[in-house]
Amino acid sequence: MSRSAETEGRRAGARAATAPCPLYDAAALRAAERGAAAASGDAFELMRRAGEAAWREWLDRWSQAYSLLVVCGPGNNGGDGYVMATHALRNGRKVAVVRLREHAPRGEPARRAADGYRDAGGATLEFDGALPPAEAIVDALFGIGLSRAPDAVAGALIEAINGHGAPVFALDVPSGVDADRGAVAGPAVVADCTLEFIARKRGLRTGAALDHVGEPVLASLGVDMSEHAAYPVAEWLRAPDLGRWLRPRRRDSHKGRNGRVLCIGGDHGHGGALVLCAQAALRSGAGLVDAATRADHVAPLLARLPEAMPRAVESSDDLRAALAAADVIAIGPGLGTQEWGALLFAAALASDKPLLLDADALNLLAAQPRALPADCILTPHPGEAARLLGSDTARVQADRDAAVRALAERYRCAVVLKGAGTLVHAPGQGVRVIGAGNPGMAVGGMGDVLSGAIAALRAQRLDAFDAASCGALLHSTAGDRAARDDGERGLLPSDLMPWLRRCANPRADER
Ligand SMILES: NC(=O)C1=CN([C@@H]2O[C@H](COP(=O)(O)OP(=O)(O)OC[C@H]3O[C@@H](n4cnc5c(N)ncnc54)[C@H](O)[C@@H]3O)[C@@H](O)[C@H]2O)[C@H](O)CC1
Ligand SMILES: [K+]
Repeated sequence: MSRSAETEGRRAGARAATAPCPLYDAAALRAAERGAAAASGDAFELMRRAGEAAWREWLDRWSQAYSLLVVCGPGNNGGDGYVMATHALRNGRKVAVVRLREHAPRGEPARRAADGYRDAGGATLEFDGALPPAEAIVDALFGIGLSRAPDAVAGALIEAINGHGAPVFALDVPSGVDADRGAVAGPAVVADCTLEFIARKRGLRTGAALDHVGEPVLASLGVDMSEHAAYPVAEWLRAPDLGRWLRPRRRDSHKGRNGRVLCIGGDHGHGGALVLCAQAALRSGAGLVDAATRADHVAPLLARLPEAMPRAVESSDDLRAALAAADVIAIGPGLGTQEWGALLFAAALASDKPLLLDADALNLLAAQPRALPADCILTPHPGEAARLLGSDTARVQADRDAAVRALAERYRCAVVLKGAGTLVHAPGQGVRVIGAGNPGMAVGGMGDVLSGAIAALRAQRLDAFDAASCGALLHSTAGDRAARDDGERGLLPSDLMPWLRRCANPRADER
């Protein structure tokens, strides 16, 4: 198989076709492995292909690395490592396999791979607490078979890998990361590149996993996952997927036709949140934006954002006209959970308009759970999600996929679970994973921008699940573009505004 066909991930990732990019869990990979083994009649064949793919990808990346350490575990992930080490040896590299004493290869394919490496003259060292010098390290300790947090001995080996200083190339999964959930329960390898075998894994694109994967690259090993179409458990969205929803404007567009968004929030001392929400809605294409807020925030808001239409509201009666005129309501930014906020929240829930609940609107909902009108959108961060589920943040983060599904089921609406690798889900739909965003976006006010962007897309006639998906992708893509030029540190929510507009017009952005 040609090199480019085998390591399609890197180039395809750059192009990021707008065809759906399915993500799978271990069950699908096991089924694919069984199928491929049955088809080839040799359980070792897939490991052989994996080892060869790893060696070719290695040459693509680190061909200048003469000496390499291959850390092999007891299972088939380790087997992949032995096959790759054999290729390196045969290509004149200085290679050493390192393993734990208790990690002798288990199972016929891994033993065959280890024997092949030994027969090629390969040396195997038992880990004694320190790793020898090398120009690069291959992590073949654990793959999708990880079933619990690495124990102390394996943990010491993982810490030695992370502390070695050489670049790390992880086979299939960075060891210690849960490939289905993205959770990291103990020591885990921090890789520069992770070569995923057969299919992209759901868990490697969300949560703590994103701190460990480095650059993900796919090696399909020639296995056709379409035969396992029942299995995709999620879809990975990247910047070019914006084109799926953001078509060039219709010529006869009239501001009224691009939707009218009502942003509600900005209690005393929190007026800025509403400005960010309203500005993001305008920059994401809403035709008209009303901003219902405290009277003393009207003048500053007008000064900052003359395109918005601020309305002083002190009671739910003051809100009536704006609720009637709105196509979509975004409530929560700076709303507070005092009487004022609670009154406006109740009035918004009583309207028959599509709702987006964010920030304090979510906290008010968590404090008094109730049924929500049809096709709402919730945009919790992990802490708000935990409150809404009666759980805690650590448990939400330990299985983000389960959390977003539980929230959508409980409130019967679309949910955006924010955080590294934002997840979007709605009842009866799959899970969409946002393949954009960066740590610089973990600052106050970014959520206000997200809620404005999603509300604007909802007002432009996307349904709740698509508006939530496209809005989250637009927001994270804008954050990446804003960070690309000037860095992540010091990134402000208002830095996203010009990028929301550029990214919301993909053709303009591609120029
Ligand atoms: N699935 C595929 O299509 C392919 C998989 N390949 C490679 O095989 C691994 C999966 O191999 P498996 O033997 O199932 O498990 P691992 O090698 O990932 O794990 C090793 C082994 O270790 C034990 N174990 C689990 N957790 C721990 C722990 N915390 N501490 C100690 N030991 C642990 C458990 O018994 C595991 O079985 C996959 O990732 C690919 O790299 C094929 O070669 C390519 C196709
Ligand atoms: K690994």
